[in-house]
Amino acid sequence: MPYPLRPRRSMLYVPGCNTHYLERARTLAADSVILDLGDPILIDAKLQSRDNVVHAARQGGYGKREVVIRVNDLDSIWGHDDIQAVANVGADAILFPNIESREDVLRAQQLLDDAGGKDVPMMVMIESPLAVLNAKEIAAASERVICMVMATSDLISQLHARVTHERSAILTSLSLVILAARAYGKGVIDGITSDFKNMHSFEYACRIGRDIGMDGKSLVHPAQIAYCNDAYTPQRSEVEHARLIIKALKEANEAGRGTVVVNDKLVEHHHIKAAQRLIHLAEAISELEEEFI
Ligand SMILES: CC(C)(COP(=O)(O)OP(=O)(O)OC[C@H]1O[C@@H](n2cnc3c(N)ncnc32)[C@H](O)[C@@H]1OP(=O)(O)O)[C@@H](O)C(=O)NCCC(=O)NCCSC(=O)C[C@H](O)C(=O)O
Ligand SMILES: [Mg+2]
Repeated sequence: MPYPLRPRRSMLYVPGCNTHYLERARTLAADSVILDLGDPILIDAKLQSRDNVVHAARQGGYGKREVVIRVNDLDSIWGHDDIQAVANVGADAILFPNIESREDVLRAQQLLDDAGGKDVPMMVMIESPLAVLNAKEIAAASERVICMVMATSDLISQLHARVTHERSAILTSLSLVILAARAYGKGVIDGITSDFKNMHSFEYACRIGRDIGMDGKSLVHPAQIAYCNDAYTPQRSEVEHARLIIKALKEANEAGRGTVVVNDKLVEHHHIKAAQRLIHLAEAISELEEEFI
């Protein structure tokens, strides 16, 4: 199933228990909003949150932002009823937590189908060492899975690792999931930075994620959005360079040459695909940002 290239520079978690946040998210410059029924919601607030999220999604008003609903764990007492409730409320995707295997993907998909959500795309959360090791089979399990979302806080806890500025403890895990996502044509989103008031650390985390191949980052607070969007937006000079190398290689090919040198760098055919993707992404971002003005 071919999905269009969609900007997911910033994916903001919006706890479903807070109706002010659900409303506020309609005005924020996040590419995606994750209306959340999952872990951060207290047990006593689970049912009210479900009602709030169903109401907010049906009501709409999120414009071109991607609306994703995170349901509870399928083995929890809320998981199945969450899926029943949200399968047909107009969300762009349902995010399933704690997916660790191909079987988990197929089970989530079956539940979504049974709830009448046969056409609804799925996203999966990669939260554990087992999930990272099984990233390939998770990515390959279904065309319905459009995006893999890292839950790095859980992962770091389970690795008995530490949160550091350099993120060294999780770089291997991030890269393994990126490899799986790219091999099977999925989006892939970096985990949160809990230290949400430390913008220096946050910006650095964004740039590491971007440089190793992430499409964007999940966020917990609106103040993180602008930094994240900036890190993941192709710079004007990069777009100009992309256009330049496409033109230069086309002309070289017409002159019977397979490669060309632009700004002292060798340009080959594979650079063109990457350049075309970058241009499409920049265009899609411009279109989305009209919404944010
Ligand atoms: C962290 C927060 C509790 C802070 O909230 P608050 O004290 O309200 O912040 P501010 O007063 O600075 O907020 C400024 C305005 O922005 C609105 N706001 C704040 N957060 C959100 C949000 N997430 N979505 C929408 N709007 C938001 C405030 O209402 C203020 O608006 P206004 O009054 O009109 O000016 C809070 O940010 C928060 O709860 N964040 C989400 C935390 C969360 O959901 N965490 C769990 C998801 S992450 C996860 O699951 C990790 C994963 O499992 C892993 O393992 O990695
Ligand atoms: Mg978690």
